[in-house]
Amino acid sequence: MRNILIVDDERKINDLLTRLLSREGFDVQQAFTGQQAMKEIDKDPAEVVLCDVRLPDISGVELCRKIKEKSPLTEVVLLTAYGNIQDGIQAMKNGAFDYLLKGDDNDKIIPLIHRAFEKISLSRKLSRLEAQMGVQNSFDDIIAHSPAIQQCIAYARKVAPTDTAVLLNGETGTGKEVFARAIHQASMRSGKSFIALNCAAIPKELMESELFGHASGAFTGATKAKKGLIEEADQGTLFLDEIGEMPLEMQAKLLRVLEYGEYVRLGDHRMSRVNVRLITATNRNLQEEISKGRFREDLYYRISTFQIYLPPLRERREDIIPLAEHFIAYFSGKLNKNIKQIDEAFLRSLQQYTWKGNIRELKNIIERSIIIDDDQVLSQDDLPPDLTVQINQPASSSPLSAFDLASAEKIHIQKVLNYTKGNKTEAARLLNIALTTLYRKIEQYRIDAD
Ligand SMILES: Nc1ncnc2c1ncn2[C@@H]1O[C@H](COP(=O)(O)OP(=O)(O)OP(=O)(O)O)[C@@H](O)[C@H]1O
Repeated sequence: MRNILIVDDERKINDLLTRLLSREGFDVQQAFTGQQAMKEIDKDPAEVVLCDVRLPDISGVELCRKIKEKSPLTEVVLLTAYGNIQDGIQAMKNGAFDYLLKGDDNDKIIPLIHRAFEKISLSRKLSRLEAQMGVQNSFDDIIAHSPAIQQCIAYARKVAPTDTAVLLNGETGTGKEVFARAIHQASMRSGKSFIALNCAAIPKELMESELFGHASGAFTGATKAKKGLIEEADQGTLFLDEIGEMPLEMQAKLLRVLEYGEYVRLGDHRMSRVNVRLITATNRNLQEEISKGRFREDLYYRISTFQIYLPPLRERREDIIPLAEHFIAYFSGKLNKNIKQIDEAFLRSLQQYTWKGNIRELKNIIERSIIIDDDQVLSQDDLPPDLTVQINQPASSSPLSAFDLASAEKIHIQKVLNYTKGNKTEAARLLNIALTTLYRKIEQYRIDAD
């Protein structure tokens, strides 16, 4: 049943609204103070909260912010006193669904509450569709068994409800966009747009009009005015991936948006205003980019107030198998395959591989394995040959065991080089291998050859 929490300290009004909404078939709870309301939300968050602005212990506008912080999917409708539109405006900024004027708007209450529920049901449908498509949006969807990534989630949950800029650092495929979406989802802006732009994927000449939009006639072919992504993200979150790739002139314009909420469309002369929360991501070292003059220091300080580093998969191996199992379940469903068993050796190979492309690479390899498989058992044969070759080869940096062949080869080469006093041509002749092969092995085994 659809549930509503009514928060009003005036018992008469609270009871009246309760009767009105119960008659409409809603399950209604009552609270008379902000504190009581928060207790109810902690216990079992209502889907909609109808809340008076003037409460004895807190303003409804502030309570709205706290409710959205705790339960971003709850919709809050504020009841403001006549003539106090300012409260209503601030409430909307704090994430309220809408506001009503007490007394005047009585006939608007029921239709508005129905609209709030419609929005909730649409958001749920969207989340279900996104889940079917494999889009991860919330912190609960992030597979995190390693302490390292759990720590990242804890930090991200803390910063999510604030409006602070977040910089996500990490190699490609480590889940930066997944984190950006989850932060947006857990923020007060969750009901508004999340707009993502990969600065590396768009030609530099097009980036300005893409981000800031353009006026009609701004350049050849610009027959109509076009909204930029920044405008699409107004009141919501803008996620700029690979921010290190943004050209310097654009960085200056972005800084202006962050400092003053202002920008100018390409070819326009009017200033436009916007309110976005910025999340950025990079796999570059931005400090180094600053020292090379490729990134503005002032922008760096503005975007990096709160940084989160997502470690590569090879440094959090506890996550490999749970992620693999998650992707196996997902692709089995999507590709209509009935995988009944996963071989130990298959999982062991995944566990040992270096995963330069991180989670994205793991996801792709699982998809490929499920396509290739034709006996409902995922085995090593279903893995790409280069993956099995890599794990069967001793990694040059890994310590060699005293008994394996590679170890014997390393020791033998070292002995011959000692004998030739470092003369590599002579050593290659004695070893009966090409000089280039000797150089490769010296590097592979990190042999001291001088
Ligand atoms: N913890 C996770 N649990 C489940 N799936 C994940 C997780 N992290 C990442 N993924 C999946 O891995 C893929 C890569 O993630 P994402 O695009 O967020 O990485 P990225 O760091 O933003 O990569 P890039 O820097 O190349 O843009 C996506 O398909 C995403 O759904």
